[in-house]
Amino acid sequence: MQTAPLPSSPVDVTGLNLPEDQRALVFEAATLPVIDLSGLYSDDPADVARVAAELGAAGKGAGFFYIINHGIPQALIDDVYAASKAFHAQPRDYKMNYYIGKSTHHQGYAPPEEASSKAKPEKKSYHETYDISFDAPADHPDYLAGYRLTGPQVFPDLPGFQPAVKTYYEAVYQLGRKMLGAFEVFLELPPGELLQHVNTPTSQLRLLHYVENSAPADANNMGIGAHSDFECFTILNVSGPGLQVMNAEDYWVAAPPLPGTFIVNIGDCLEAWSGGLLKSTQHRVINTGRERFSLPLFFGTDYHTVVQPVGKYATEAAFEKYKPFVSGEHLLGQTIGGFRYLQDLVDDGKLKPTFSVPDSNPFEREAKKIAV
Ligand SMILES: O=C(O)CCC(=O)C(=O)O
Ligand SMILES: [Fe+2]
Repeated sequence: MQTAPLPSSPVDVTGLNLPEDQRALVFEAATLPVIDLSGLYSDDPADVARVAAELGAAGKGAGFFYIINHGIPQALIDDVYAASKAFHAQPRDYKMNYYIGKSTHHQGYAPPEEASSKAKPEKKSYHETYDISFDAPADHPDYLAGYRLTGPQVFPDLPGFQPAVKTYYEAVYQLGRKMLGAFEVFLELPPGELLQHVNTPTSQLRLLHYVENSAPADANNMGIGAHSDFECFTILNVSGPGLQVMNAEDYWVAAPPLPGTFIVNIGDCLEAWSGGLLKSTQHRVINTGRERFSLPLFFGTDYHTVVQPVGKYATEAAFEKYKPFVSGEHLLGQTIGGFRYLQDLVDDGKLKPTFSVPDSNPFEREAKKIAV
């Protein structure tokens, strides 16, 4: 992996004349943290261990990283972008046939206004999305029990959409399994200690479309507001600039697209499992005003997994900071905060979570101000 010191002043390379709070530090392109994953496909445990050490070092250091030689053919990525573009190019009436609010298990189309919170209507997000999840059987107990995050995949009837998205999902999911196995090695856990919790996971894939607009790039107008992802880690493909991630020193850093790579963010579960050694990567997408597509796959666990510090990270101090939580409850609680239709269901008493829904995410971190 390559790393280099960051510049100490904010650099606005966007040409958008960004206000101070929307700016980020930039890496020289050649010094972005890039990890070669080919060792994960080797039979030699030493190769896997080498990759595991690099994943851990990047997770601790930069707080996010790019992966190359990840084993996902470019053709699969191109096909799923084509499917996403074909879907989002349809008229709104067509897309609303697949409105996520009609789904019993949180799959389908979410228009731009869906992401605005009832509590903070002034905060606008300029994206729409088609969200699907792991293809759980129709007789899965979590689906029958109405846990909302588990169930069969739902697809629009556009030609080629289903095979492209299904194939991509499966390929990236298998990559995620290999990566979680490598994190087990890094955290010095017995093989399977984390993977035992990934059988019918609540892992969503979003086909995100950031819409062209003439609103400013400021704190009230964002592509997507600052947040961490709620699962183990996220394997993200992006079509254009705009993403900023918080590094381990809590400064915003620009994460531009690099050909042939995915960007990986650490999620809340890995932070808790590692007792805070790996920090859940805060990130946001500024409003460039330009069209942008992206494909995050949030690699998560089964709904009922109890997440708490593990192995040598299960210290008293770590348990003090990370109380055990049920991963599906954490994800559903945060998802309710992020989707208008779920807030309405809760407010109308039609959705009664069995846990208290938090107002914010305990894994949130504030960015440090960058001196100008
Ligand atoms: O579009 C991106 O680059 C990031 C999307 C994201 O952070 C999310 O959907 O959670
Ligand atoms: Fe995210």
